[in-house]
Amino acid sequence: MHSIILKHVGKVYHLDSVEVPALVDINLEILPRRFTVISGPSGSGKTTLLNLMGCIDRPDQGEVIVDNQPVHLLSDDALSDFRARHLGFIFQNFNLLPVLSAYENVEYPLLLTGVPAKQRRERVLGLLDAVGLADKGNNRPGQLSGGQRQRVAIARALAPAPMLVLADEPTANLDSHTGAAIIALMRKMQHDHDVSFVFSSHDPQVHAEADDAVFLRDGRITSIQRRDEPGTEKR
Ligand SMILES: Nc1ncnc2c1ncn2[C@@H]1O[C@H](COP(=O)(O)OP(=O)(O)OP(=O)(O)O)[C@@H](O)[C@H]1O
Repeated sequence: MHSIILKHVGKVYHLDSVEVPALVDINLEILPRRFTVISGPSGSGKTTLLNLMGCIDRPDQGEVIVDNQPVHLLSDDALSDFRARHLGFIFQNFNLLPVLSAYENVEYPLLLTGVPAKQRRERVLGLLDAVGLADKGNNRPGQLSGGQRQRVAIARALAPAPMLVLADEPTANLDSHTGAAIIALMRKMQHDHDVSFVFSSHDPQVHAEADDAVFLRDGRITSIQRRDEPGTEKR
């Protein structure tokens, strides 16, 4: 896994005739195998930034390079394929499929990428075990607690062995105790699976755990702090 690099990235939304500049001249390198948090006030552009890194959306200006791949140049089909194979997503509302069991939710991305049945089973059982849900595979999301749902979502995000997991406010709908357990689990999974994690969060618990922190305000980066590095980049 290489870095994620954003060069002079801009994104504007159009609301009727009004232009809403969501991101302005973003220059950022997300380092591989690190736990990076993106924070900033409501409306500062966190979700927009994650969506660009996650190939869910495209920039209006600039370049987004994920693992040496200039993803802003990919066709829609190539972008979907890249997303399915290389990226995992965790959402604040869990976004599990309600009619599928926990097992089937984790298996779903592996069906999309054509992983053979035996490997799928091993992978899903291994991940459910790793997130502490070995005995809940048959439960549907409605039969699980919020923390358990987010554990399923973590297992699902890691199922295709992504190089990068993106998490949009992953602890926002959890109480602080459950949120802390989820952060600890994500930290462990990040380490065990040798993957990069990028979060958006207001949660101080997430900040305390992060290797790197990127602060946004009004669509611009105001500061980047990297743990274990001598200086702090200020802008
Ligand atoms: N689909 C959209 N259409 C128009 N404007 C949008 C759209 N999505 C986001 N915006 C605007 O873009 C800006 C950045 O929004 P974004 O959701 O990225 O911020 P955020 O930091 O994630 O906010 P929050 O913490 O409230 O989730 C805001 O001004 C928002 O109103």
